[in-house]
Amino acid sequence: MIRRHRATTVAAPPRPAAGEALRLDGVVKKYGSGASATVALRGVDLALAPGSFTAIMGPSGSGKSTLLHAAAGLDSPTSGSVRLGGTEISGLRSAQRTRFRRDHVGFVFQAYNLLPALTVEQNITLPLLLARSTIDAGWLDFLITSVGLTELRHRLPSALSGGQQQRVAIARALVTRPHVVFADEPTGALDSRTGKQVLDLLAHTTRELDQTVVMVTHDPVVAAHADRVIFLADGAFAGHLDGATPAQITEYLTGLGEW
Ligand SMILES: Nc1ncnc2c1ncn2[C@@H]1O[C@H](COP(=O)(O)OP(=O)(O)OP(=O)(O)O)[C@@H](O)[C@H]1O
Repeated sequence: MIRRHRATTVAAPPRPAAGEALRLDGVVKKYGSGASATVALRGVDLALAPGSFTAIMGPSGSGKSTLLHAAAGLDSPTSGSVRLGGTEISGLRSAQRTRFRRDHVGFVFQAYNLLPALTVEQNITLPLLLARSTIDAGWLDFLITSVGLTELRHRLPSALSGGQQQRVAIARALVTRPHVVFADEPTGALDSRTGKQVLDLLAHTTRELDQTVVMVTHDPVVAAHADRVIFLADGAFAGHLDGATPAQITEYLTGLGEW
């Protein structure tokens, strides 16, 4: 798992072995019941290799957020299977799912969600404290250096730019060596130059740390940073593009309808 980890002096906490980082089989999500029921996902299948960087796109209401929530264990599907790092999570009870998520899933949101009273370093190590895991100082130093925050590690979030705050959020998402990092519009609040730096950092984590990243975005320029773009339409898989340009992604989306 860490064979491409170039800082050989750093012992990154191992991620449990997994053939597939994420696998969805026949995932259905229905909201409500009877005549007013909405079927947000209609049997979605998906398999992601460790170290892959995937963007999820589709018209508004196509089920992107629902898919992210089901895949990350934030919500359970109505039927179907979700396996994260080889563990079936769709059958877990809520408290077990919460524990699994805390220990094995990373999140990056548009709004950063840092704790204002904690320093950069304290924000990054918070998931380890919550999981009652020990902090590997070498791994922490490596992460902080990787995201370019060495000089800022003792600052509070209020003394950071938006891009720097998102770097903290990325390091925090990576610190437990999760099976998958889920990013929801991670550059939505950033200007395009800073956004590109954040996307380059996410891509870097997939290559250098074998980290699997799944990102939901509305922006074809953002999605073009991923290795693969998966399209949803009306709650169903609607195709994919590998190594696509923003123009190719835009053309594909336009073919799916309003977005
Ligand atoms: N809590 C809910 N209760 C009822 N219906 C819901 C709920 N959440 C989502 N839906 C419906 O499920 C469908 C998919 O919604 P979802 O938010 O996953 O789409 P999306 O692709 O993320 O949309 P957007 O791009 O606009 O954020 C929509 O028809 C939506 O109205």
